[in-house]
Amino acid sequence: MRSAKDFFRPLAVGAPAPVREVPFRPSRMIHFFDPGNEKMAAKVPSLAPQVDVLLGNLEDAVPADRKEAARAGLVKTARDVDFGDTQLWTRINSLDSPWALDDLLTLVPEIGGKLDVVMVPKVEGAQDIHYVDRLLAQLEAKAGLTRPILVHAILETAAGVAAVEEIAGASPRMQGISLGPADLAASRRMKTTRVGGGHPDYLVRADPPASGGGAAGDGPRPTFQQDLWHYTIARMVDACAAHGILPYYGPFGDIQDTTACEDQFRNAFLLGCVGAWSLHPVQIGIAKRVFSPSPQDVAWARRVIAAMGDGTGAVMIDGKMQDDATYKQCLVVADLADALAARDPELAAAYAAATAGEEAR
Ligand SMILES: CCC(=O)SCCNC(=O)CCNC(=O)[C@H](O)C(C)(C)COP(=O)(O)OP(=O)(O)OC[C@H]1O[C@@H](n2cnc3c(N)ncnc32)[C@H](O)[C@@H]1OP(=O)(O)O
Ligand SMILES: O=CC(=O)O
Ligand SMILES: [Mg+2]
Repeated sequence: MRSAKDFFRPLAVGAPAPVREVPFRPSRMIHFFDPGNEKMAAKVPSLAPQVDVLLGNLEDAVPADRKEAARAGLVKTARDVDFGDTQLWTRINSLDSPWALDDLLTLVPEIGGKLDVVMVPKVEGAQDIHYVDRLLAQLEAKAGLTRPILVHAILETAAGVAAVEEIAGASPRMQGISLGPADLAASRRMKTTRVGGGHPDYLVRADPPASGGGAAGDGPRPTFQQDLWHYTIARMVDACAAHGILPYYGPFGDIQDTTACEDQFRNAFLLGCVGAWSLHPVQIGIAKRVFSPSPQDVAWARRVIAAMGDGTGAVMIDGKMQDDATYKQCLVVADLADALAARDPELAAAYAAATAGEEAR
């Protein structure tokens, strides 16, 4: 392990200084596209203003015989498209694949100045982040980059979950972590065949109704579906928060089931995630809606903050006690709203209108 004194030292002579804090840039949806798929790549210029992050995917979902085409497509897209304020990320191939090294050796010199974040799949421990960290530093130095490329890990192996805290704190480059429910299910030998979301068989059942003498009777016993991902998302959120990096829900594979997608995204939002992946254009609007706090919540948060003055003590608002802790919760909501409003004029107007309504009450 690096000494605390060395943690922020560049890992190669001439590499840019590591960031001391992960910059918070809206990333409600990380929109995946296959840069080697001409139809998808053609949509990137019109998608750029609609999404917070565009991710050129080189790993799973890109056929093995199209890996080079995807890499070349990403270089072309990065050069040709004006992304404005939208971030450009890539997901490289996994570190045990024949393509990962060439992904980095090509992308950093060719388009390193445009790449904000490299997503690393199937991370098993801090050693994987250390490998990418040093390699990026060498390549950045060689390419003369002045801004460090950040790293995002996918939590999708049992070993990775067991080591999630050390992964989150492995490098100042760590920007965030996404849950990868599909590979994680396989790695854990879960008996599911879906990409994220719930499963109707993962349930608890109510006790049998008592019969006259107190023994179990024969009446109906309602069942309640449980959340397969609660434990992992909560653990990931804690690891990320403890290390000042950002947690995300990953993919939801049932593209047509927009309702269940929205539910999955909202659970992740409420638990602390800042965004999710969109795999298809139909999921972009869902993520935008879910990962932006509602105007009502923002108006309420601003009201509590105003009433709490310096943020200490206790006040009553509409019958509810507010104190230092609720003030901090409200700051989370209001600060997120401010960051999103700065990027999204429609949202800014909705927040302003709701706040004015709350103040007029
Ligand atoms: C599970 C673990 C993981 O690793 S998840 C991450 C890896 N998977 C991915 O990145 C999948 C990305 N998405 C896709 O490949 C496609 O959306 C899939 C799911 C195959 C559906 O494609 P398709 O059958 O063409 O859908 P569609 O006919 O409804 O498409 C309508 C038009 O939209 C386009 N489109 C589709 N997806 C995207 C996308 N992600 N980004 C940009 N454009 C997309 C289609 O090409 C289609 O275009 P057009 O109207 O024919 O010109
Ligand atoms: O890469 C994502 C996953 O769910 O696997
Ligand atoms: Mg995966």
